[in-house]
Amino acid sequence: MNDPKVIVPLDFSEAHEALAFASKVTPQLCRLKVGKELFTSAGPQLVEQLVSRGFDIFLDLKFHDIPNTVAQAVRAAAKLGVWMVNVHALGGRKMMVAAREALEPLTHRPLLIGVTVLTSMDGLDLAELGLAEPAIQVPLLAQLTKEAGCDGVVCSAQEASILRQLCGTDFKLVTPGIRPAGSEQGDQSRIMTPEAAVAAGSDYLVIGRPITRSADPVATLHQINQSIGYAG
Ligand SMILES: O=C(O)c1cc(=O)[nH]c(=O)n1[C@@H]1O[C@H](COP(=O)(O)O)[C@@H](O)[C@H]1O
Repeated sequence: MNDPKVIVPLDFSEAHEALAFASKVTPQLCRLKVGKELFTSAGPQLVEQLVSRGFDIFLDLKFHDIPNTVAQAVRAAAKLGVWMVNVHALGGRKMMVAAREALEPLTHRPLLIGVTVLTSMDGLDLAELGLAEPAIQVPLLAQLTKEAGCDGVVCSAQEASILRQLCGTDFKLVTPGIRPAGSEQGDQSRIMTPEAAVAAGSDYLVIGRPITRSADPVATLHQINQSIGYAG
């Protein structure tokens, strides 16, 4: 079955760069993510174009606002035909419930995912905000996300095994901060290799710069797929 685990973020500033990348890969090889940079510059039209090429699109706009605003935003995202959409779990239970309820009546319902703690953050960053260390804060937010009826969370792969135990097998674990051995860490804090992330229970691996900035992105994607036992 074609069920790629790798989600490649199209972290480009221009639509033509995103479309050029999409032309080199297939929906069997990877899923694609449109985030804040590309969406702000290229807009919903580009998302629809990528959907029409058959890709599963993760619209990563990390909505975080009052319940009514977020509910309307996720509904607008669903109309674009995306496969996955996310909100910040720190928006709270009422916000996440409103988002879930807004999607419920739709025939095409994207997966609704709560971002727990950004993978760029460590315990010190969280302490400055008055929050607990990742090992405590992430499970707390994951549990809240599950209680609100969302489909899963964004977390780091370092928390995947505990969340798998806590939230069950159907709860989707989407893990950025993936770094194949030897690749640059960049601004990520809580990192793991693709193989270790899958072993820890990640459902989807968001892997950006190690692929998009490699000399041969498609070859790198193939290597990563192979390393996690996915033939594509
Ligand atoms: O929601 C996300 O996708 C996300 C959440 C998070 O906690 N950390 C995180 O890095 N991301 C996204 O995942 C991607 C990671 O990219 P690389 O660091 O280049 O692999 C970026 O597009 C981030 O916006």
